[in-house]
Amino acid sequence: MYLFVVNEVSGKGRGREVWAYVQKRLQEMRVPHEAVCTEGPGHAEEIARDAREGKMFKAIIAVGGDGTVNEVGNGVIGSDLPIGYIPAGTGNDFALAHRIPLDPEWALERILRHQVYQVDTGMLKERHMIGFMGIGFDAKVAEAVNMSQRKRWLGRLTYGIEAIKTLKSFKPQPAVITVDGRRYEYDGVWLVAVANIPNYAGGIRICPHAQMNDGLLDLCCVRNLTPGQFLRVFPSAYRGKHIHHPSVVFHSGREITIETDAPFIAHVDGEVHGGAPVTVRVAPKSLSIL
Ligand SMILES: Nc1ncnc2c1ncn2[C@@H]1O[C@H](COP(=O)(O)OP(=O)(O)OP(=O)(O)O)[C@@H](O)[C@H]1O
Repeated sequence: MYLFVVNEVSGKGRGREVWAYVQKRLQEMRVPHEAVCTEGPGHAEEIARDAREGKMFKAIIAVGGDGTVNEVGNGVIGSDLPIGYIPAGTGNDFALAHRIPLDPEWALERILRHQVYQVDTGMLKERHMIGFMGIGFDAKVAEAVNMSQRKRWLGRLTYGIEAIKTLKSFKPQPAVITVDGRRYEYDGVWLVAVANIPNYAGGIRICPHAQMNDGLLDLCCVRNLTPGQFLRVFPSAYRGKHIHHPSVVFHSGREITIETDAPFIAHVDGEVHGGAPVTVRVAPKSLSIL
């Protein structure tokens, strides 16, 4: 029996359409399943945690965006109950990294093949990141994108539009980054991203060398750029070409702490959550994926 956790409001309503299609296909194929629609933030995690304890399901399937994957993942982390994913969000970075088809028909077919593999996650104080987190400019953009009404119509383009708007008001700050006990001090920091998968924010290849099961977290810090220079570097990150820029530095390790003087907000898998100072520790192969 599969449990589907459906965020109908993901992708500004796409979740509802995708679920209607998937439900019809499940009925046609006579696949035993139950479904629960989420009622607000935190609900998907609660449903997944209860399902994990009830031991009735062979997998839990998130229907929604990266935020829904994060919540379902957090509900089952540390158990061997696998999660599957039918993308219905805007960014769908988790789907991109895991090569999960955006077409619900193909995504469902992949789930029903039931091939399980384990991935690392990153443990923060209160929750795990499944794919990525970041502080600074990217968190500000994530906040703006999540509030934007354009998201439904413009999809991933919304990230570019909100990034340009955020550029005008954002003030880079000094940051101290500690990676496995090694301390790095950087001035004029725009953003620090920590990732387990190469892409975030709708396909930006921010940490192109990140691997989801190597026992390490990858970090990218962008600093010491004028807004004009930042604007030129930013598009190159869609192809991972920012790695050659002297203002972009990379680290990888098992435990990463980011401290800033100013109150930088953070996002975890694209949802705004807390802020600096923040510590992320790798939790090797702590999540099973279909
Ligand atoms: N019924 C609901 N009403 C309002 N918000 C909800 C509801 N159910 C879940 N949520 C919240 O919606 C947020 C966004 O979900 P999700 O990330 O899945 O979609 P998205 O933001 O459209 O997609 P993406 O992150 O890929 O752009 C999550 O933080 C989740 O907690």
